Amino acid sequence: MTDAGNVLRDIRSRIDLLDQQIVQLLAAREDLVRAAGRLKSDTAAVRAPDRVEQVVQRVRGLAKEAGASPEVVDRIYRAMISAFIDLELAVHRADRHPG
Ligand SMILES: C=C(O[C@@H]1C=C(C(=O)O)C=C[C@H]1O)C(=O)O
Repeated sequence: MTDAGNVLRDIRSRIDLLDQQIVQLLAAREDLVRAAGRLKSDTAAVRAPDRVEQVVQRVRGLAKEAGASPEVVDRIYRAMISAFIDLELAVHRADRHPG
């Protein structure tokens, strides 16, 4: 394999390791999102747009401190939270209408 091919393979195996850690953190985050969903009284509370903005602004600041792109982190968080809201809405619905 070429030097570039070897370097790319090494980079990808390091990305795979990071993905393993990221997915573990996502699992822990999902548990907390599910717990939050069970405490909420209606779908507006599940969506909590003010809290979404607070989270996104905070992680943009963390991204700057860490040398990451705030725009990329912003987009990742908005996509991630959108998926968690869908999950939380399903949990909320199941709690209100069991069976
Ligand atoms: C977990 C919550 O519910 C939703 C999910 C959020 C998240 O994933 O960070 C934030 C706000 C809500 O849209 C919450 O209200 O804190």
